[in-house]
Amino acid sequence: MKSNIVLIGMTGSGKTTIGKQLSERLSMPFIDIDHYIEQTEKQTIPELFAVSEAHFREIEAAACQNLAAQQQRTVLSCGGGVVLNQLNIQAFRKTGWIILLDRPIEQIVQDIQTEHRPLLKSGTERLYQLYQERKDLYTEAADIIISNTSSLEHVLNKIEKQLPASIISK
Ligand SMILES: Nc1ncnc2c1ncn2[C@@H]1O[C@H](COP(=O)(O)OP(=O)(O)OP(=O)(O)O)[C@@H](O)[C@H]1O
Ligand SMILES: O=C(O)C1=C[C@@H](O)[C@@H](O)[C@H](O)C1
Ligand SMILES: [Mg+2]
Repeated sequence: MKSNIVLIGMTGSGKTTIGKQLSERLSMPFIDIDHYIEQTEKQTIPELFAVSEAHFREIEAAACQNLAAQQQRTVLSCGGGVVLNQLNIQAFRKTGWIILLDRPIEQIVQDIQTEHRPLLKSGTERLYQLYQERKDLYTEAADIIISNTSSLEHVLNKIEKQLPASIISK
């Protein structure tokens, strides 16, 4: 039975913020996969990227596939590039519901601090480029698409309404 909730979306789309609050509402543990990788590798994401992006992606894939197999009734917030590897998505789909947080790039740009996001070091133009490259991958991977354009409270209510009763009623 699928029991995890997996949040995907562009960097800055709200996965960590919304994931934490959703996990509290549903009394489920929360794991931010970027944070999990930093803890288990004892290195920051920028340090892992400094080796190479491929090095980071390999570690990310192992973390995603292990967590998908091991966790139950857990809210998992993914890194923005999780959809680049279909094995990650296949693993998540087996044990959870994949929710895409869809947030306009203009709103993302207003909020994110680029220094903590290695792919955005060169500026926000890269964000538009990444969106073009990934938008189809995000929508194809998602079981549920949620537009994150209103208050956090409103977005959380919308997510709860779309989740299957088996997750909500526990
Ligand atoms: N609905 C919203 N209303 C107000 N602020 C929001 C909303 N959604 C997200 N934010 C803000 O946008 C910023 C980015 O959100 P967050 O860090 O959760 O994104 P993320 O998807 O986890 O990004 P990354 O993939 O880089 O980790 C945060 O400052 C967060 O508070
Ligand atoms: O969009 C991306 O490819 C990334 C997003 C972050 O969450 C991190 O996982 C990392 O910085 C890569
Ligand atoms: Mg995050």
